[in-house]
Amino acid sequence: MADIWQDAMDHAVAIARRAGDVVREALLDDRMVMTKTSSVDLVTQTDQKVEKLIMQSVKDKFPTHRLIGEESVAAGEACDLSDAPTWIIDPIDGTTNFVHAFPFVAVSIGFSVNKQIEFGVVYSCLEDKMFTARRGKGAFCNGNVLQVSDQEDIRQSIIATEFGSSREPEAVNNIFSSLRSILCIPVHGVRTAGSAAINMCLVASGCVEAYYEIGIHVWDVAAASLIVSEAGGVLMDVDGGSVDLMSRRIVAANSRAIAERITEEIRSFSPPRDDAPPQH
Ligand SMILES: Nc1ncnc2c1ncn2[C@@H]1O[C@H](CO)[C@@H](O)[C@H]1OP(=O)(O)O
Ligand SMILES: [Mg+2]
Ligand SMILES: [Mg+2]
Repeated sequence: MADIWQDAMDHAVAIARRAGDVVREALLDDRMVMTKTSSVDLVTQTDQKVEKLIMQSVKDKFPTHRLIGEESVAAGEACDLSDAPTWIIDPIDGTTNFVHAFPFVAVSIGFSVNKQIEFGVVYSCLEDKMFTARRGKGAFCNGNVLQVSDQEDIRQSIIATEFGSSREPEAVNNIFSSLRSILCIPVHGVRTAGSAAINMCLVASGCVEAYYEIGIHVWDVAAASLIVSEAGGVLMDVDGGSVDLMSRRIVAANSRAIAERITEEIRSFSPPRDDAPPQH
């Protein structure tokens, strides 16, 4: 039977590649940096330009589809995930890396119907790695099948996470408290790639056993969540329940055993949800 979303997925791959060209070209220019929620939450004109490029191309080809994009939400658009076909876009995941030319920068495009991710595309543009997944059909990197690591002993694992974009001492203490507990399990190592989407693709590729973070947004993880699960991995809330992509909390792991072991060590908290009404 023909796949009704194949056209949309082909479009996502093509537009992610075009977006990647724009990102690579912009790396050669001066990168003017602006800030959003804090002095370390960065945005550039390239984030905005790439989001416009992706959104316009989706509107032209699929005019009935809905869109959620990081920079549009930052500009005041609502972040509501309905049952309608919805494209969930992070034009540059890893803007801090982009600003510093640290080579993990991704374009992330997820597509959801009935609140279920149907396909995910993460293009790591400086590595030229195109990660794709279609629900029920596996995950791939540049056409090669992805499979999570089979390591079930957390003591033999590498765990990825990020430090987030708050530098408030209490928030940083929370993050370091969880990180310390996990490091001292002990694990082989802890890594931060600087991009939530790429951290999750590293889980899908079997290079790290798990990634966890509190504070991510739906556009950081929508596409990569399917790439992880189609590579045989599991997704979980940081308290051990089912994952909720609007909750800003995630554990993505190669196995239930490692995901659950991580949830035992995380000092959890709940940032305002992505679909919370705006605060005035
Ligand atoms: N200073 C910072 N350090 C790390 N991640 C940051 C950050 N500011 C924003 N983020 C965002 O938070 C996500 C999870 O850490 C990252 O993928 C990144 O997405 P962004 O580049 O699209 O903003
Ligand atoms: Mg992001
Ligand atoms: Mg971004």
